Amino acid sequence: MSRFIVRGGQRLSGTVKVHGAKNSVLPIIAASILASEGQSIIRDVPMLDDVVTISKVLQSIGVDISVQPEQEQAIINARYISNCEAPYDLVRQMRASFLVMGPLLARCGEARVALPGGCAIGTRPIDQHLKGFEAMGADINLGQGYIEARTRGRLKGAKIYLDVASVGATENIMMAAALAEGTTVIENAAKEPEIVDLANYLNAMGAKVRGAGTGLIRIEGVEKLHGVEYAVIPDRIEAGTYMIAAAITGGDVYVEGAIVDHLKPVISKMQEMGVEIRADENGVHVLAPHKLRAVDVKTLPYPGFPTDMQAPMMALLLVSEGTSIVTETVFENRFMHVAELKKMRAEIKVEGRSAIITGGARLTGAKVCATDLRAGAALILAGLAAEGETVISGVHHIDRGYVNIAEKMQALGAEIRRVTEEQDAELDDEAPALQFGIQPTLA
Ligand SMILES: CC(=O)N[C@H]1[C@@H](OP(=O)(O)OP(=O)(O)OC[C@H]2O[C@@H](n3ccc(=O)[nH]c3=O)[C@H](O)[C@@H]2O)O[C@H](CO)[C@@H](O)[C@@H]1O
Ligand SMILES: C=C(OP(=O)(O)O)C(=O)O
Repeated sequence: MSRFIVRGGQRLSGTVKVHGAKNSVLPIIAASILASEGQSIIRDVPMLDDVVTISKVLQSIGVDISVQPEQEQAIINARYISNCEAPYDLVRQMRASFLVMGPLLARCGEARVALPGGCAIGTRPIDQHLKGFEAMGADINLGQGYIEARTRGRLKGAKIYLDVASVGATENIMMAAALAEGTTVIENAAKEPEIVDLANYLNAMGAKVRGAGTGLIRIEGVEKLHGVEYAVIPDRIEAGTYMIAAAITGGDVYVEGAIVDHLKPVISKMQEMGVEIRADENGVHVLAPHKLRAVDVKTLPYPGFPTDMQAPMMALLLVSEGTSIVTETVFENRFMHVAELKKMRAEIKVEGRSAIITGGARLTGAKVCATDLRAGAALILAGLAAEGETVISGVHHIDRGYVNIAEKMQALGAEIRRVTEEQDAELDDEAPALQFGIQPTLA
């Protein structure tokens, strides 16, 4: 297994370009299953491990998909589907694989998808997805760890009120409803930018989706959808992570491609902390102040502060002046990074769903483990501000959501290296300063 080694203390400066959004490209690739005619060309595809996983899911059902890393695109032809099962081995690697359920059910009248199960950040049930499919006339069964759904004829449009404004349930139902008979109305729908991106893609394929981005989405089912060419939106969480990297190192960084509208809650909190943020039509310029002020943060569904930015934000609050309270309301167990940050001398106390952070920490490097994707990002960020060397394991989590994070940070002046297990063993015997003489290796 690879590790990241970060040597803190460098001020980041320069320009970093944001890749396409992971949370858009995954449902968009799943939605391409709905096209019984033509091929889809998806552009600005981030070359992430999750993209490889969803591609394997599509291949396993007989869809012709070719991912082209150089062109950052995926070409998908879903005219023929050979089976309707998404196997456990793939679904367990990535919960978003469950997003093929809606498209498969709508396209084939049946689907068998492994139950995704819980993960480090929470139990993450799928009851709202299933409630939607049932309301549209599907029979649902759980057998041998698989959800089996079947419908006689086409799915039927229905009125569905979501108990929680779930991103995944909104997407899955929206995709199923696109080919249903009649109109589906989703109430208390999630409003995230990635929902709007998926709706735009579906509409370009010939669907009739209205109201995406509001709490009420209306989908008039159509008989057929076709492939199209489509570019996914930039990743607002990746953008936010680089904005924090600039702020935590006292830096001066232009984050190219960041969409200000998608980042309002993050920008607003960073401004409250004293960070100067200048936006233009191509991105945001982040200028760190001499001192950062503590602020309280509460995660909420969009347009509230994103849960995916909670751990990175916590890293920034560690170096601010004063006490901050971070409250996580979206996932019930998303403080796994706290124990790891404490190894770096962070002062954090967790009380229920809140973490109380004593700012002004003099962070020191340590051996830490990324327990999930954004926990990993937070450890890299803390490592950039820490004295000495931080060695981060559990890198596969980080690779799920960040393209070339070490290389992108290096280009801004950070001292960060990815090393393989073998290199790591050799390096144990060497002086730490020598470690940054090694060429970066992508394991
Ligand atoms: C691939 C992707 O897009 N992932 C994002 C998506 O995850 P995901 O779509 O899984 O997140 P949801 O919006 O569904 O989950 C939000 C909350 O609703 C609960 N819930 C969800 C579904 C359900 O049927 N029943 C239920 O109770 C979850 O346990 C969680 O507490 O949105 C999350 C919330 O913004 C982000 O953190 C993830 O990065
Ligand atoms: C929780 C996340 O993703 P996923 O839903 O794919 O686990 C995330 O992107 O932070």
